[in-house]
Amino acid sequence: MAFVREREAVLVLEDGELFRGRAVGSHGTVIGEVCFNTAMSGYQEVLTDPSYRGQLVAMTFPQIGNYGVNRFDDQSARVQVAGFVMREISERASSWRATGTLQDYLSGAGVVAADGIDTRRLTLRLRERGVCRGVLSTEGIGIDEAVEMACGWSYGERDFVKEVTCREPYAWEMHPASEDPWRQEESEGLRAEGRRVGGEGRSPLRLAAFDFGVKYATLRLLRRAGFTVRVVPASTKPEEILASGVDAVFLSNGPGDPAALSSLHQTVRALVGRKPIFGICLGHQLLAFALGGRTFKLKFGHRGANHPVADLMTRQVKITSQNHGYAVDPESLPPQVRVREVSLNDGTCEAMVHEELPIFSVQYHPEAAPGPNDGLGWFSIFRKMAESGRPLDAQGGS
Ligand SMILES: NC(=O)CC[C@H](N)C(=O)O
Repeated sequence: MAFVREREAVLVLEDGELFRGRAVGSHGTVIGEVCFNTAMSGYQEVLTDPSYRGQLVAMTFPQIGNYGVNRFDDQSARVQVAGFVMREISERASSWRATGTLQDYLSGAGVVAADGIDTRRLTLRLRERGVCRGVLSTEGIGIDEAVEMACGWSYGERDFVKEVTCREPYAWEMHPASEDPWRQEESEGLRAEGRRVGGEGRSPLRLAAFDFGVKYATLRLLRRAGFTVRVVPASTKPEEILASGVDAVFLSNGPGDPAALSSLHQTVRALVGRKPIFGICLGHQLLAFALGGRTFKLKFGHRGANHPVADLMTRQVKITSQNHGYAVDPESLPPQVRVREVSLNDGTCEAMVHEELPIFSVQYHPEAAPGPNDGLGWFSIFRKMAESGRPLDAQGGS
């Protein structure tokens, strides 16, 4: 398909601030929480990460799309962002892995997207005044109309998990990414790690993985760590999980405000003390609520692939992939739950460990899709913890 970008696109923030650009995706008007991501690559993973549901994502890296798209990098079955904003989209896809251009991918998926936007001005605005709602349109919408639309919509109150969770439980077997030659090295490393922790060669442990908006890379890594993975819908009752006799429970990432998901707080609470649990991002936040804690909204969130995190126990620093707009309030946690890792950018909680139960969780994305692999060790730690049934510190942690 020829590259077309003659149409205009506008991004209007809830306070009326206007950004002009060019329409490079589908035609339409979309509404969402406007946020920025600082990753230099990994746009296909960002687009398909269900945690971005309801958000208009602006990439700060000035050129996006230069290695095209391929059949391996999707993280879910569809594009999830409400809209996509770039400084410049690359017309060419320069990679041996590419099967198409980003522009064709966006149009094909029906995503409203714009390039030519002053993403530096936008990011400065979001950093200074915080995330806000906005409207992205290619339909010549008036500013007043867009402001009215944005102000009539609320991100925090919607149950986005309901929109992204699977309808029925399913067994996670294989994914085309396993065949990706580019990932062979990673696969080898993980296989070796799997052997080291007993994840391969021994019979796998049975895992129920709650799908609040799970990513393929996470399921792949759980399987590689030595689990037989059964993915279950967010609405699955805890009694059902307990009756199924699984060895451990995984709580995935997902979209929206964790405080609004009270039925999920109950579900997780009913599993605490009954099964070893590992939570990621939204899963970590829901675990905090289940343990009696709470979260708060960050001014502009952490979204990118180079967020430094310090492990307070080992003093090790990890560079991590992040995507969250809320954080766990450490003051709200009971005394048996310890903050294990903190963000070196703003000091917020990045991981917590239960000292008496086999439970831990991380706020960032250890599956690293996209992003650095520093957090991968948590998957084998989970396998070890699930096998022993003991809390993390009894095993020396990471
Ligand atoms: N990646 C995630 O799971 C995000 C969790 C939650 N929706 C947040 O924004 O904080």
